[in-house]
Amino acid sequence: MRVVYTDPAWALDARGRPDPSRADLERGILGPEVSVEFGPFESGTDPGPADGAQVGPSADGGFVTCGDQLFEAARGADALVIYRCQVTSELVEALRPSCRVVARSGVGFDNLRPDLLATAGIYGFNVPDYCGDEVSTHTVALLLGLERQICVQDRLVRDNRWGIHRGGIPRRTAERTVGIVGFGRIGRASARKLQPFYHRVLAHDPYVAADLMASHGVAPVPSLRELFARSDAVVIHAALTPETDGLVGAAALGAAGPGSLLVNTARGRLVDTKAVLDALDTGQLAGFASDVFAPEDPNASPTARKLLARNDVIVSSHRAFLSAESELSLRRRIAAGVRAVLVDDAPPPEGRLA
Ligand SMILES: NC(=O)c1ccc[n+]([C@@H]2O[C@H](COP(=O)([O-])OP(=O)(O)OC[C@H]3O[C@@H](n4cnc5c(N)ncnc54)[C@H](O)[C@@H]3O)[C@@H](O)[C@H]2O)c1
Ligand SMILES: O=C(O)[C@H](O)COP(=O)(O)O
Repeated sequence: MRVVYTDPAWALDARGRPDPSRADLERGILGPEVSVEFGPFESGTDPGPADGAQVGPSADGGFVTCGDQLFEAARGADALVIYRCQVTSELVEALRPSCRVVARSGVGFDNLRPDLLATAGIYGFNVPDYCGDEVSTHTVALLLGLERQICVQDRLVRDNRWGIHRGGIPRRTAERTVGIVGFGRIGRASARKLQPFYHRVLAHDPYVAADLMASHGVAPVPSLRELFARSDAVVIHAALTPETDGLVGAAALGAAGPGSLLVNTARGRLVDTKAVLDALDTGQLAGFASDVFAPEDPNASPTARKLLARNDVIVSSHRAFLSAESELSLRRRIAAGVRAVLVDDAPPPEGRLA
């Protein structure tokens, strides 16, 4: 049996060179009946295609459409593990009839297309909560970085302008309210970490019961606009779905009080970048920090690139999930899920979506 991993990153050493021994972890879990093949079939994290066959970031938020190399590898594969490549009906056709499972190596499954997999009788699963600690810590770090204007001060000192102040006078976080959009696993972890810093924590999530939020010491807020109106800072942890695409735009930001802060570590497409730029210009937002953009690299978009020129913006490169521990957990759980289907003839033990 063959498992194809589209992302080569796990078979590369720390300097990005191929190191077949890195895949011993997967081989150990999957066992001798299963052969493991790594890409490169995705752009972004791989060293680049030998034949230039890959297609660059798609318009849909940074996931990549995969070229001929992947379709060739997919034919006859028993399992496919994807990272950022987009499942399409063409890819599902290439996977039929041999493939029994497609795994999304991560939490967000906005590129997995469970509907297409279910129709083809292929299991689909993701790995929930392998990085809740990392993403919530990253979120708090970005927010406190904005609150304390860390990056602005860092740049001023490096520019030999010690003691100079830029931007408004910071406010005392212990007297401020923070709002959470999306009260799932990571939203709850962030709430726990934000509570010691902030006076009040609010949350908006139409799919989570108010009493569950209350049991976490968080006040439920029924509408997104009300959340923005009542918060000094908002952090975004909602899943990307057709409903949440562009969720945080001019309407929500227009409800925010002047000088609000916004942090996104969920998915770039949840936020309308143009509306954020307008809100920064008018002062409605005093700061924006983001780990995620659409497309993934903000340098690739003329609108998102404008954010990079601003002192009131902090960015990171979709690394909120990363730690040695989260990576290991992700790899083990992906291999265990694939093994359950291929070797034990059972459904994936967690994260089943199709
Ligand atoms: N930056 C990173 O490295 C990184 C890593 C992991 C996850 N993520 C992203 O973080 C987000 C949260 O992940 P999670 O593990 O907490 O997922 P989760 O599924 O546990 O929680 C997502 C929450 O979003 C809520 N939601 C859905 N529609 C909503 C709406 N209209 N308004 C408000 N809330 C809504 C859901 O009810 C759910 O509670 C996802 O977007 C995921 O893709 C990013
Ligand atoms: O997408 C990524 O870069 C990381 O693997 C995290 O994925 P996730 O955000 O879906 O967990």
